[in-house]
Amino acid sequence: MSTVLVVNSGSSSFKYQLIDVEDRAALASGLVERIGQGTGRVEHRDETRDDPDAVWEREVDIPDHTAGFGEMIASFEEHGPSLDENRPVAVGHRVVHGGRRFFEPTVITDLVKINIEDLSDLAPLHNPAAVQGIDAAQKAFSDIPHVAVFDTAFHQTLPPAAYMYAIDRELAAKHRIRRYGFHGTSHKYVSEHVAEFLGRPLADLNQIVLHLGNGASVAAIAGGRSVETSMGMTPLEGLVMGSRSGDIDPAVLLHLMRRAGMSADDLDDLLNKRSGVLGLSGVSDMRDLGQRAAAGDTNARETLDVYVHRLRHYIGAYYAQLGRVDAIAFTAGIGENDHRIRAESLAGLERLGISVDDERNRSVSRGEISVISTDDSEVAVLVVPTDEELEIAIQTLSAVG
Ligand SMILES: Nc1ncnc2c1ncn2[C@@H]1O[C@H](COP(=O)(O)OP(=O)(O)O)[C@@H](O)[C@H]1O
Ligand SMILES: CC(=O)OP(=O)(O)O
Ligand SMILES: [Mg+2]
Repeated sequence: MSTVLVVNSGSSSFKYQLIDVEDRAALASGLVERIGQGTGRVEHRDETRDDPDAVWEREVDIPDHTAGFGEMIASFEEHGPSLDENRPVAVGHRVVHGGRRFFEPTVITDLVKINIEDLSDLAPLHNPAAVQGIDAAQKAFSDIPHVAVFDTAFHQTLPPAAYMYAIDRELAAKHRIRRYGFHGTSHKYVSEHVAEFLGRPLADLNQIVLHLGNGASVAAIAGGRSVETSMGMTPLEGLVMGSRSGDIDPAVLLHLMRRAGMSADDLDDLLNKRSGVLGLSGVSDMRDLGQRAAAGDTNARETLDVYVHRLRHYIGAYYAQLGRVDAIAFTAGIGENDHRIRAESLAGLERLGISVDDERNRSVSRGEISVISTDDSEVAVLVVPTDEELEIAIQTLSAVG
């Protein structure tokens, strides 16, 4: 059996899945959160039992990531499945920023770790956490290889016209300023599944993939290669997100520095943590936003309008960049579950060959690929559940041979 443990680390939490890659099945999944923040919380699920109640939660002090891995292993021992019987052959780590150095899943050596750490100023929210997670996981699983799978890797194919910012060339080169793009693992997984589902060669398809989760990004994918994407040097650019602003006139930052006395750290906090849906409406979760809008809250309705407006802006732009679009795919928490956002973002685009079937759009089944376009829509519109963890597990195995 080829079992891989997949770890997605955040600064105060990590998610994990134990995956049987041959069977494409998760054996266990869980979450360790509020690390180093007083009382921590562990949630562990035995996916081998066909029982939605086979989930255990407990609160316990978790001072650091190493302690978190101890809690994870204790959960496996207490609740199963057995890590002895399902020994992982490797640990796969999601690493958000691979810069220009990492284009492939990479076995983690001390040098690789130093390089990931060195990219922290390009992904301050994500890369330091990944290094903490790798350190702790290497202590807990010292006898198997650890592999980094990068969010940026899939976007290595962006052409210069798409990745260059129009600023001073030398300054940009010196400070590694360019578009890198993120959520690549998801964009790759979803675009490949679209081709498989439609029974058409990936090489023949032009696609727009909309990854709409807490973080959100769009990618234009031609023949399986990413040619344009909405996140930039960092995961802040592009769409309106749960708490991130996405696109904004850069002069707004200068204005706030000069007029509101805000520092770089203040602006970082504002744009990453207090903007987007949260900044406009007071809530960051799309379910809460939808409920408020339905109850007549005008700020909530306006927030939805801004969200959809930005999405349509990118769909139109990427349509023009691709010239011809064969498929549009919605994925991640909002893309997979929110039929109103899907309907509003593609409404009135029949002249572009895009026509969504209202009934199909409303009756998408959870966890399955569905076509939501009408039979005569030239562009196939699909909802595709993403599985970044499975994709990371597959790539991890490929790196360890
Ligand atoms: N049934 C639903 N309807 C609308 N939005 C949903 C639904 N379920 C989840 N979401 C939204 O999905 C988002 C989280 O997506 P997810 O892909 O899990 O994000 P992340 O992986 O970045 O944490 C949240 O905004 C949440 O409100
Ligand atoms: C890169 C990124 O934004 O990731 P997430 O959506 O998990 O925050
Ligand atoms: Mg996600």
